Amino acid sequence: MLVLGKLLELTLAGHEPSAKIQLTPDGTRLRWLDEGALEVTPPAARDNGLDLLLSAGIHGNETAPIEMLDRLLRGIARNELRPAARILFLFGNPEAMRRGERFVEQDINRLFSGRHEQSSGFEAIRACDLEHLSATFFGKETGRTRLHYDLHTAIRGSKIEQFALYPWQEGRAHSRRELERLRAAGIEAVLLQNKPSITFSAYTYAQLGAEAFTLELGKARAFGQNQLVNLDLLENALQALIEGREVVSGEPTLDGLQLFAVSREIIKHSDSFQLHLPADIENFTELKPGYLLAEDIADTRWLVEEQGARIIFPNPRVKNGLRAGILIVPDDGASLV
Ligand SMILES: O=C(O)CCC(=O)N[C@@H](CCC(=O)O)C(=O)O
Ligand SMILES: [Zn+2]
Repeated sequence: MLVLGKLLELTLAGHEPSAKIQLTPDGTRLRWLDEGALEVTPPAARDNGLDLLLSAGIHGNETAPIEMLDRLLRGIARNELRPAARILFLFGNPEAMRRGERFVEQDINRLFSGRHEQSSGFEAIRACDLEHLSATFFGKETGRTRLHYDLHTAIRGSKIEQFALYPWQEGRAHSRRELERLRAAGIEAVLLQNKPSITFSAYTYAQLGAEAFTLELGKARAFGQNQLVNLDLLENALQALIEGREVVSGEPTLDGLQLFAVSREIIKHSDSFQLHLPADIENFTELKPGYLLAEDIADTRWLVEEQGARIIFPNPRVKNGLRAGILIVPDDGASLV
């Protein structure tokens, strides 16, 4: 197999390949750009106009999607998968991947959309590099389709195993068509954001005009221990997307897809922050109105008021100033276009 198809192996070994460009027998070009970054270009005659950014390892211990991207890239390098799309494969935080940790100094997924400029350290530098790699990949050309899936797994178990977070931008509506595509790929729920964010998918959505999603695909486990994370539907959907075989027929349907909106983000303001939830609580657990969810400095109290509220990503260990959980509520999808 072509050496560049082993991007994951090269990345984990911290090895820069001597040959930066390789061609598969059918003329697909693989180009190594940087640590954990590789561009795939189909032969011009097969290019269908889709620019597809696939990222994983933004959190280094979320290995199931990293392994899936490795399988897809190896399939391309072996000439088994024949791309019609341009693709950028990115492993977000190589050093955290090598250590098997979410991050080393700070969460890289809180450093996008310019946040890295107010910070320092290699995760800030890497966030800046990832922005440049993505911006260069999508380029200035109009008339092409831009799509980004940033693939993650969650710290805790979840009542809804596979779900997406859809970023927000002023004046831009969320797309039913994209949600239908996600539904077909096994995604069971989508959280529609309603304010700007500093995550990677929020950057490519708002700054680069891509359709972009964070996908949560199960519980985070170490390399080689992902037997319980079933990515078959998503992997098949991505293979079809890469090869331009995707066929979505008839009227878009969202049947079976649960939609949620953000009601409130719980922000940890101080070291006095206390989250009143069991340590093993699952994502999407319902919380009744009147429940005292959290307390913080200066008698701040987070009381549940919303009907049908659920909690996702509760985490009292985040740094002060960051999100320690999201309260979400069911959404009827009326704003989708
Ligand atoms: O399980 C958790 O608590 C966090 C899982 C995770 O890493 N989620 C992403 C979501 C990104 C987004 O809001 O689009 C994150 O927190 O970075
Ligand atoms: Zn993550």
